[in-house]
Amino acid sequence: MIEVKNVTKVFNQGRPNEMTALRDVSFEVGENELVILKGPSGSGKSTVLSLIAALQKPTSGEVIVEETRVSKLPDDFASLFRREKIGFIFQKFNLIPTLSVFDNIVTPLIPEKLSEKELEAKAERVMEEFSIAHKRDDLAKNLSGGEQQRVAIARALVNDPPIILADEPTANLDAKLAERFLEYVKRIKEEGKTILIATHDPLFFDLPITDREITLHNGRVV
Ligand SMILES: Nc1ncnc2c1ncn2[C@@H]1O[C@H](COP(=O)(O)OP(=O)(O)OP(=O)(O)O)[C@@H](O)[C@H]1O
Repeated sequence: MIEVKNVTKVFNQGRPNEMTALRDVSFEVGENELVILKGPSGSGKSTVLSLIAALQKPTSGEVIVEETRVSKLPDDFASLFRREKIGFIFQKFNLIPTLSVFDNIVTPLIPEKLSEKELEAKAERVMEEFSIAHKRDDLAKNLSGGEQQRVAIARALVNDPPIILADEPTANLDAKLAERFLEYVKRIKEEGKTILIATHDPLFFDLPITDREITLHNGRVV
């Protein structure tokens, strides 16, 4: 369960370039729900995701994820929380271009000090599931957009986190690959994940599998 309670986020507070990105935003995402966060560019969608992932702190208000008050977490605990609970699919994938597909995917597992065999098994599972196993030794920089996206999804899921946050996941994809991503979302939901997708891609609007759509405009829920 994700609870966003009366969250306001002000960037550069007290400076001439002060910017209120979110104003008194409240909503909930229940366990195993798929929620679509809509709104035009600049409306605050990425900021919401980063607050839920404890990558930033709200200026006021609270964010509670599975009973953890993430808006108050010290940084050390925030990275631990992310590792255990959150799979984040970044808008620009954030792969390490000079590492192979396999090495990118196992990055989140490094702190867990798993044996080589355990590492292999976990990576193999997600590489197979997202049809990228045949590229395991290719460098990320040599992959197509759709392949990079599959690696980003595999990396977000390799830890088997209960919550998936996706930021404009289809922004760089053609229509066919976007459809395929939607198939992945359906599968992940069937696996029991809680999913929040920030997007302005109409492909995600009014889907039968969606539990709720939330629209942001100028940092407010409308
Ligand atoms: N670190 C930051 N410093 C200053 N302003 C920021 C920062 N991050 C975001 N903003 C501003 O906050 C507002 C909301 O940004 P955000 O990235 O959350 O919007 P978005 O809805 O995700 O947009 P897009 O769809 O284009 O990704 C924007 O005006 C942006 O310029």
